[in-house]
Amino acid sequence: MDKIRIVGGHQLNGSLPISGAKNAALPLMIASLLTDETLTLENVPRLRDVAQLTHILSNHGVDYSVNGKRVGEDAMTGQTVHLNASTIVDTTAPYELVSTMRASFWVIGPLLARMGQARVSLPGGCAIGTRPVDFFIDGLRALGADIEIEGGYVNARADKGLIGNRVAFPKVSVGATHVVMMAAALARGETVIENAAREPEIADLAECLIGMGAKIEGAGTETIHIQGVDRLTGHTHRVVPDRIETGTYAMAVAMTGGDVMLEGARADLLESALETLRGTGAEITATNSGIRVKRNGSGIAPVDVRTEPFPGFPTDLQAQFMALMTRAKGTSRITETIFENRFMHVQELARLGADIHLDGQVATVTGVETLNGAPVMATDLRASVSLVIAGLAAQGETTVNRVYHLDRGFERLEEKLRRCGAEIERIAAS
Ligand SMILES: CC(=O)N[C@H]1[C@@H](OP(=O)(O)OP(=O)(O)OC[C@H]2O[C@@H](n3ccc(=O)[nH]c3=O)[C@H](O)[C@@H]2O)O[C@H](CO)[C@@H](O)[C@@H]1O
Ligand SMILES: C=C(OP(=O)(O)O)C(=O)O
Repeated sequence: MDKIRIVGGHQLNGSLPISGAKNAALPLMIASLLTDETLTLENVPRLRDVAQLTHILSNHGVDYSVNGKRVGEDAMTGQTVHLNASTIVDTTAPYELVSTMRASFWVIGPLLARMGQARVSLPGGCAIGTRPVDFFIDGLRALGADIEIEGGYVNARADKGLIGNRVAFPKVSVGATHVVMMAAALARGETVIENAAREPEIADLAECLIGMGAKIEGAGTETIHIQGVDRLTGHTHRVVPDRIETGTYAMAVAMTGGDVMLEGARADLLESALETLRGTGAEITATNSGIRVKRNGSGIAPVDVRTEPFPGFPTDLQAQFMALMTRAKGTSRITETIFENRFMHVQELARLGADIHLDGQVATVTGVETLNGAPVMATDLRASVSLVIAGLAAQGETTVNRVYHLDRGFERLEEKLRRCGAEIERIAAS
């Protein structure tokens, strides 16, 4: 497997482009299953998860092309994708395809709404907690689906179609909100989702669904009203910029020092993280073309952080922020409230010399003067990139193994960072 080699100690300066959001592109691509007309998505990032989802959608019969050209299985060479699900040939999403990526489970909503049946393997994804699917099942049952779980598969049927209802989630769930919203778009009557996720990717999906003819109000707030329609149509939609990629590079600049323009980034998508970064001493300026992040010679101030559903500090930036705090001038407390097992980076950051004490869901990070390069490995996407951030500031050489995870969610990471002066390269597996 490829590795990333970093020689730390270089400031980041210049500009780098922010890609379309992985976590918006995935549900948007899945929404193509709701219509027999073509859904065109612009600004889709070239990522392993996106490529994997094309396999899953192809298996259901979705015709997929990039920039107008039919592409081979592994080619993600363009940014505008056309998805056409005029004929759904299979309503089963098999284990082999679903087990590597959590979001692939979400096909259950559109398949059930349009075809009246779906058989979907229980999902995989980042190993950051147990990640059950009970909210999905309860939500779809509320819309009238018969669901049973057997042999690792969720078998769902709605022979007479789905019927709108009230769905109140016991806890905020991004995925369950996406799925119930997509299913309800083609249900009969009105659905009201209460305690809905407010993440920007929900509003982005809703905007696209509305463009396809759905009747949705309140996406982006905690109550979403959906009036079901008989059919949805084709549409062209541009994927929202990736707020997690934005926050990641902002933290990298805060870590190394320097001055970088994050082109195309939108500050309104990550206010809480940017405010936290300001607290550490970074200068953040939102402009029409992006977000400028700057830190000069001043040290990094410690800031306590608690992950929360949007608009709070995102769990997907927790690992990166912890990497930054390893060099703060003082002690910070980082509390993870979303996933019960999202601290796998702690042990790896310690290899670089970080001083972190874990107590349940709270990590206490005492900043050290220097980190020292070392071989490291992470078992999930954001943990992997936290090691890249630490490596950029560490003395000497850091090798990040299992780059597979980074490729799931960061488009051209080495290229973007190299453009800003980082000494970073990919070492291809021999
Ligand atoms: C592809 C994608 O967009 N992934 C994001 C999505 O994941 P994902 O949609 O999987 O995360 P959820 O918002 O559903 O998870 C939030 C919490 O709810 C729990 N839960 C969820 C569903 C359920 O049926 N039962 C249940 O108990 C989860 O275990 C977790 O503790 O939101 C997470 C939280 O912002 C992010 O970290 C992920 O990057
Ligand atoms: C946890 C993540 O992804 P997934 O939900 O696909 O595992 C992530 O994007 O950080």
